Amino acid sequence: MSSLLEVTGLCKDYRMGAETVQVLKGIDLAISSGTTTALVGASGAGKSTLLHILGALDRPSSGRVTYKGQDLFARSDRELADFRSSTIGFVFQFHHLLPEFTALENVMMPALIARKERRQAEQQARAILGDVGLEHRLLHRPGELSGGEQQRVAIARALILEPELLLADEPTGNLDAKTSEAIYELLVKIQKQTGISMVIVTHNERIAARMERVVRLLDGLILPCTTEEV
Ligand SMILES: Nc1ncnc2c1ncn2[C@@H]1O[C@H](COP(=O)(O)OP(=O)(O)OP(=O)(O)O)[C@@H](O)[C@H]1O
Repeated sequence: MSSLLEVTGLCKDYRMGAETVQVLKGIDLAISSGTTTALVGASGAGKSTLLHILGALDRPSSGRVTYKGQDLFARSDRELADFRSSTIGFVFQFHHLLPEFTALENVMMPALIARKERRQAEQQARAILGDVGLEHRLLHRPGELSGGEQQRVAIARALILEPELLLADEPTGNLDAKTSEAIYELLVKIQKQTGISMVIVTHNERIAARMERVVRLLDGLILPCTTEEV
């Protein structure tokens, strides 16, 4: 299996006045194409920080990240923004849907921003909303949807540009256990159908165990009990 992402000696520090907080302390990690990875660890371990760097939302303080063999952070901010929108789908705990737009419009939005033709964007959005089981909720606004439905819309929105990599940060953090299970089942189904690569931050060990690989972070480092690549 070829490596999609390779992380070597990754460190991230934050300056807090006179103090420097070391959040990531030398991460080495390879993520293969078409695999699912759970990123677990205690609160404050650095999971979100690592996920944000994998998704080129933030730059490392030192170390290297390559995507398909190319140095990610040798690119300008503009190039990174293009890379993100063409390659990566993001799902966050709080879905950040636009409240005044319908489910359909929210899902179409990234395609319209990417200057896709409106009719084609709508067709694709309808199809993806169908895939996530929301064909009967197309015209509902986020406030008229349940938490689980809102997160399905957010997943559909993350997928509309057909990203190669889906990064999710506690995507079911504010949902009940049953709804969370259903969302993860959906993510696993999407992965099998599309072959997309997924990295998901979760606190839920049961859910983590459903991923092909579990990477454990402790205090800015990867624990050796992390499961190896298959
Ligand atoms: N912008 C920032 N400035 C300063 N410190 C930060 C910043 N972002 C994160 N940190 C610190 O880095 C550490 C790791 O944060 P991060 O959000 O990556 O942890 P996490 O493992 O995702 O935690 P949680 O499970 O609680 O979301 C925390 O101690 C946090 O306070």
